[in-house]
Amino acid sequence: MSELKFNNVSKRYQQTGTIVSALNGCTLELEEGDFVCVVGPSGTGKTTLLNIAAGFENPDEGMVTIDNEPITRPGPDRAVVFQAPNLFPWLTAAKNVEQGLKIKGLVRSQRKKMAEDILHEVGLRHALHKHPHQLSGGMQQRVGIARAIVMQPNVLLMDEPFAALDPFVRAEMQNLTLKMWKKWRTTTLFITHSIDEALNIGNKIAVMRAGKIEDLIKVPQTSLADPTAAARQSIKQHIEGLIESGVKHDRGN
Ligand SMILES: Nc1ncnc2c1ncn2[C@@H]1O[C@H](COP(=O)(O)OP(=O)(O)OP(=O)(O)O)[C@@H](O)[C@H]1O
Repeated sequence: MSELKFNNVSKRYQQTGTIVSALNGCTLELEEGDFVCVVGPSGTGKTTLLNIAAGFENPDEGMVTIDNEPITRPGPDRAVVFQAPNLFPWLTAAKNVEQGLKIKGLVRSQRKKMAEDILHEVGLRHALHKHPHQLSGGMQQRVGIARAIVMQPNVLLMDEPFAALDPFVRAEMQNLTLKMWKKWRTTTLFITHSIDEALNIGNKIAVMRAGKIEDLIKVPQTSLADPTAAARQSIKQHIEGLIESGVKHDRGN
């Protein structure tokens, strides 16, 4: 478990002659063991935030740190799960999970045991030796999550990992993610377009608007049990209000 901090981060991109400000003095703190879901309108900088935490991009201004160490490049302390699981098609599920462990230098017997254990944990006991094309989208994403978690990262970065899944599978994956987080308490940054998804799995929700975090809301754990609970409904309305007013503001209404 680690702290992940974004301190006044700005990032601009050049787009056919104009400068686009993706992040605009963005500050966000994930405490050890936090599961922070980031929601916000399209194009508001959510993926840019995650890419900088992953070390795929560097900020123009400000700093991102893990346990006060600046992030400048990708590293083994972070694992990323994308919308597309991007498995190696020629390798079995177990071998896909073993790849990162191989790079870490673990011997074959250790890698095999760890890959099998984690695949059991994500409900893929029966699919260890199957190739990606023999797995459903949800199963492939389970392998993607297993591959990330087996590395025991200090920080897990998830960019809309369930957006391509049907609602039933998506709910299953949310439950699985929650189960894994309760077990390992890995500090997690999770991007989603769905406020309901954020309410289902986050212990905090960061609302992003125009390249900044507008609000960081604690989610009471009781809200999970009942989707109609008043606390959950009022948080949802608050977030919808923030997003709606931001969209109007950005349109100049
Ligand atoms: N590599 C890039 N080159 C140029 N512009 C970029 C690049 N990456 C992001 N942008 C721009 O930065 C802004 C923020 O993009 P970003 O993908 O971070 O937003 P987002 O909130 O994740 O959007 P979405 O919800 O649609 O995925 C957008 O205007 C986008 O076009």
